[in-house]
Amino acid sequence: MSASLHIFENGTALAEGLADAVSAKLAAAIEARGAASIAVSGGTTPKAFFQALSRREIDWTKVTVTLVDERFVPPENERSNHGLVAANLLQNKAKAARFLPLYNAAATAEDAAATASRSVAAIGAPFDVVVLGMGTDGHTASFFPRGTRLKEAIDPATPRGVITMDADGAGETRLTFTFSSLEDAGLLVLHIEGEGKKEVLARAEAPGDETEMPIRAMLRHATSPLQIYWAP
Ligand SMILES: O=C1O[C@H](COP(=O)(O)O)[C@@H](O)[C@H](O)[C@H]1O
Repeated sequence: MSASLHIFENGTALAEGLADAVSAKLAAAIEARGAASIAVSGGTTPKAFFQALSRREIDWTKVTVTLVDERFVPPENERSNHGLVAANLLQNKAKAARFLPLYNAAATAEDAAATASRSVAAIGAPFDVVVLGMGTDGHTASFFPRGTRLKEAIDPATPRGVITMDADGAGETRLTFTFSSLEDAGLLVLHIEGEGKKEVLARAEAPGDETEMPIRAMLRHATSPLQIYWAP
């Protein structure tokens, strides 16, 4: 599928512009179906966007928020994506949204992924909005180069759901939605900032193996057009 590039002057304009696009899509879904869903990423990039989105005037009581991926750590852990979303997105107007975590205190990450797959199935598919990030190693979601279950995660034939992933550079064991869960979102966004990430994207757009830069799976095989939001 095709990709479109949306360029903003700076990080603040990027956060506000993306919040406008995302809130408009959520409002349209609420208008059409009485409900809306969004899966967001963690990391350092989305904080300002989360804060901007949290102030948008939509009927948040009808919105379900979940995560594209998560570390197998409780929300109190400083590296938890749940913790990041709770502190920055589930605030202000968006406090009224329903949040479905991927982490749960199961004995193993595999058990946690199975429980998360069951709970998020209630959201329905496809997601109205998915906001992906990208690491400087070309990972997106928790599709890490040399990840233990990378081939399964990015295979379009792997069913929707949450699986585990371990990889050098990932830190903790990860819980991640599979490619098939994310690629057909009503609004599919890649949110990146800085010249370094632009260079990584340019490398990913060149020929090469998807397992070396897993963002290539989204660039090449997503059925929804990928909307790339970027600022220097
Ligand atoms: O590990 C992760 O990193 C990516 C990108 O993070 P950033 O700090 O470079 O913005 C993120 O998309 C993913 O959700 C997260 O788990």
